Amino acid sequence: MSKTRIAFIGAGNMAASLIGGLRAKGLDAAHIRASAPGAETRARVSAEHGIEVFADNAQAIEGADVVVLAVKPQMMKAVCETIRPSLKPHQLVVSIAAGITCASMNNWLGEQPIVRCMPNTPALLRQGVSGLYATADVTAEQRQQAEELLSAVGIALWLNEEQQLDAVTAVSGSGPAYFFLLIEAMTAAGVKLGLPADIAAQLTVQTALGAAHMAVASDVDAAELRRRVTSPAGTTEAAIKSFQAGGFEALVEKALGAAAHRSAEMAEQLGR
Ligand SMILES: NC(=O)C1=CN([C@@H]2O[C@H](COP(=O)(O)OP(=O)(O)OC[C@H]3O[C@@H](n4cnc5c(N)ncnc54)[C@H](O)[C@@H]3O)[C@@H](O)[C@H]2O)C=CC1
Ligand SMILES: O=C(O)[C@@H]1CCC=N1
Repeated sequence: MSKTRIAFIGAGNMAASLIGGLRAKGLDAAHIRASAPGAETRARVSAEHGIEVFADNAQAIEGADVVVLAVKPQMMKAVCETIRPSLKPHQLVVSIAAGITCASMNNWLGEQPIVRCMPNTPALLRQGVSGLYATADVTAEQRQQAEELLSAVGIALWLNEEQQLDAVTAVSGSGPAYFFLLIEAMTAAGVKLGLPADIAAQLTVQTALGAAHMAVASDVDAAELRRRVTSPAGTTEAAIKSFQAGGFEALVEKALGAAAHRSAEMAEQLGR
């Protein structure tokens, strides 16, 4: 990784977290470039990370080993077209866009080694998790480069089937928002039960953090951890029974199904 040259197309939230992670891992700023149409975005990312920035995407990818496409899915086709004439066959393209398939990218870019990934926003704190899928053209060295890129901001997990990225998007890509929704709902319920809002918020957030740490550190699964909190005929049992009577598990399954379906639908709509 120390010699890898990486160009980011798009310099928003996700690109900035990846750049921050790479810099923290010791990648030289001279090995990282980024392009974005907005002068303010370019000035911010350049000031924060000391990297060279470009308004022209084609210029940004010159000499790069890895080209990271970090723009919104709706922009992917147009962005691919801006780099296609200058892209070299050996340059690895890494896409983090939700719902854009390797086949679409190959249509827009020509045959090119591609790694398609789905990271998530805790990457901002280097606490992210990503699913990665590589096309057959990707070499072992390029797989390593992609893995090092995503591991700079958290855990990187390889998948054998591209379609599984729809499920990754549903579980971990969108996942932080589900936990935030639960935090919002628990805080509001705490307030309804008589707590001051700031106390309810602190109790909720620290409980989420503590539970996540326990789930990571424990050698037993989440179901067992839950059983250990749940005393027979106690308060937790009352709450869990109420969740389950309301169809909690089925609702979660339905919600994640909707996210995965939307990911596949975006591939269909935006992939042409
Ligand atoms: N936000 C999230 O939770 C996650 C987002 N993603 C994916 O990451 C990608 C980027 O998302 P964010 O960083 O959140 O978006 P963002 O809106 O913060 O950043 C997008 C960047 O693209 C740049 N851009 C727009 N048009 C461009 C063009 N023609 N050429 C070059 N750059 C251009 C913008 O200036 C901006 O810097 C999306 O495809 C999204 O699906 C993936 C996982 C999680
Ligand atoms: O909501 C979205 O479409 C993106 C992809 C995963 C998280 N945010």
